[in-house]
Amino acid sequence: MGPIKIFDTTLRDGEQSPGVNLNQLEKLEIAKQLERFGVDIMEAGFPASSKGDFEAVRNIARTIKNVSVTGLARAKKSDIDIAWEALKDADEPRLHIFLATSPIHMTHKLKKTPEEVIQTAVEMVTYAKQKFPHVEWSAEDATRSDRAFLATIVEKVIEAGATVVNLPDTVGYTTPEEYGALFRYMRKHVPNIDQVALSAHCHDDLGMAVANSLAAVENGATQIEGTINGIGERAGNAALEEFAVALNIRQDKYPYQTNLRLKEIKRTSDLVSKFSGMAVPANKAVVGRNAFAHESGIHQDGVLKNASTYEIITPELVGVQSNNLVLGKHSGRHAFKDKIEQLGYKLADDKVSEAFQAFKQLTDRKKEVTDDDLFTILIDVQTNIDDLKKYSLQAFQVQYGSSNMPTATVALTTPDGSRVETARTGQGSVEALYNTIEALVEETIHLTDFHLSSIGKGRDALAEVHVNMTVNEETVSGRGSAQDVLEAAAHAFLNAINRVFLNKSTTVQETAPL
Ligand SMILES: CC(=O)SCCNC(=O)CCNC(=O)[C@H](O)C(C)(C)COP(=O)(O)OP(=O)(O)OC[C@H]1O[C@@H](n2cnc3c(N)ncnc32)[C@H](O)[C@@H]1OP(=O)(O)O
Ligand SMILES: CC(C)C(=O)C(=O)O
Repeated sequence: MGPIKIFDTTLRDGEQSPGVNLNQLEKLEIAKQLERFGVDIMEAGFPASSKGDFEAVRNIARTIKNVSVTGLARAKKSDIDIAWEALKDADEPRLHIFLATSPIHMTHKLKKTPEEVIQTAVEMVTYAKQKFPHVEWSAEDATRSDRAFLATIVEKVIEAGATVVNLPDTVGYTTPEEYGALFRYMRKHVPNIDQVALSAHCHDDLGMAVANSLAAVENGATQIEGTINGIGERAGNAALEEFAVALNIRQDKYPYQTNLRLKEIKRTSDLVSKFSGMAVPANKAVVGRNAFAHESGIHQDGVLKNASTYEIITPELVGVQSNNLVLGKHSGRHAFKDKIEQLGYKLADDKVSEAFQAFKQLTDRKKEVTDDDLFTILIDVQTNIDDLKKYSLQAFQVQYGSSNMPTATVALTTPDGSRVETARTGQGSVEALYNTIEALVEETIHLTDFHLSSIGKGRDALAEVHVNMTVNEETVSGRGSAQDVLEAAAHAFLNAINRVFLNKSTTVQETAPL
């Protein structure tokens, strides 16, 4: 048997996490990193769901050449047609069609009889197969479906041309023992099952997504679906980094291979966390900040005597560098370029210059520039929307004292290039700043979430702010980093406002049937 195929759905199911809203440049950066990580298939979005998703899938399908790119579609001709427009330029266009098979979903959601569901599934797979060489068919809510019915519909969609069959645990309901038994059942009762790849897709509602995925491979699954950091609808999906490291560390129990490069795990996780605004909990397996930290005396004593006493995974295995101190104030352009190549980035010359400038500015203010800082600079440069910016920050000042009202003064450049300036108060410094920016822009803004974190450690660590808000009733998120917390907050707020204009300026081309 060949390696287990890894199907990443960070950009589709992962983006279904409440509050996550990735723009096209961010999606493309994540896609490039998933390619470096070595996933076999990436689900880049659901093209029929929005213009933004359509554009993102098309862009990724045209750019990513070493990973098979797919998009999701309902069992509807119009969804399939739109997906084809988005994916037709991929090297080997691949479609993912889903249709629910559980009594609950068929009765209450689809309002179809089981016979109608079989007929629709067969018709849509047949239709899709006229365009796409690879068609994955998912039996949504498979784990709450009748097994005999599931075996019948699976046999028929394979006859209709499906090349992959997925049995999702859509609501995270199943247990490892039950899920393993489902895969054994399918292998035994579907006569043509060996003609397709058999896939598992697990959700983490009961905290068993990775355990269930492992049970699936032990019982005949040849493809595993999941996301980076386990992000996704509700409690999320199986975390691919946890699945991959479990296979690696417990080869004795799971003698399966994947094409993943484990050393890329940390960077992939950092990138997804940064863009999605979903911080990785410190105690999360494999990528959490504490995953390799030893706090208690007995553990520290053991690790000093022999690391294997308390460490089953080495930080190096997943790309966590123990000493990530890098360039400083006196470093020049060559060393800088060399370092960013070591970090795996290939930037055009103008972007290298932009990143070098940002790096030099930082060295004036910060003693030690770490890999984390550089990483932040590089992805800011790669995804900056300056050319399309509607508003940009010229200057700001905030006056704060424990006994007076915080007051902010802000100067912005507006889209027509003019400079506007005003002052407002607020209950706190950030509110004063945001009230002032809001008074200067013409948009209607409602802030729904604000999250502050530090990049790296120490008093001079960079601050990073994520915001979620609605701008003119459109839901957007924004990100900003700076050494000062208020400056990072101002950048994040403006970044979110400006994304509305980015979304507007990247409309679907005439060819797209939307
Ligand atoms: C398990 C999963 O993760 S599935 C993927 C979930 N992802 C998303 O929903 C992405 C975001 N979704 C959207 O943007 C929207 O829901 C859209 C654009 C896809 C559809 O929007 P709308 O046309 O307004 O429909 P709405 O979402 O309200 O309802 C879904 C409709 O699709 C139907 N439907 C649901 N699943 C399927 C399916 N697999 N095949 C065919 N029809 C389906 C529902 O029965 C309902 O139909 P009805 O209008 O006849 O009752
Ligand atoms: C579309 C399918 C695979 C899905 O996301 C689920 O069932 O959870």
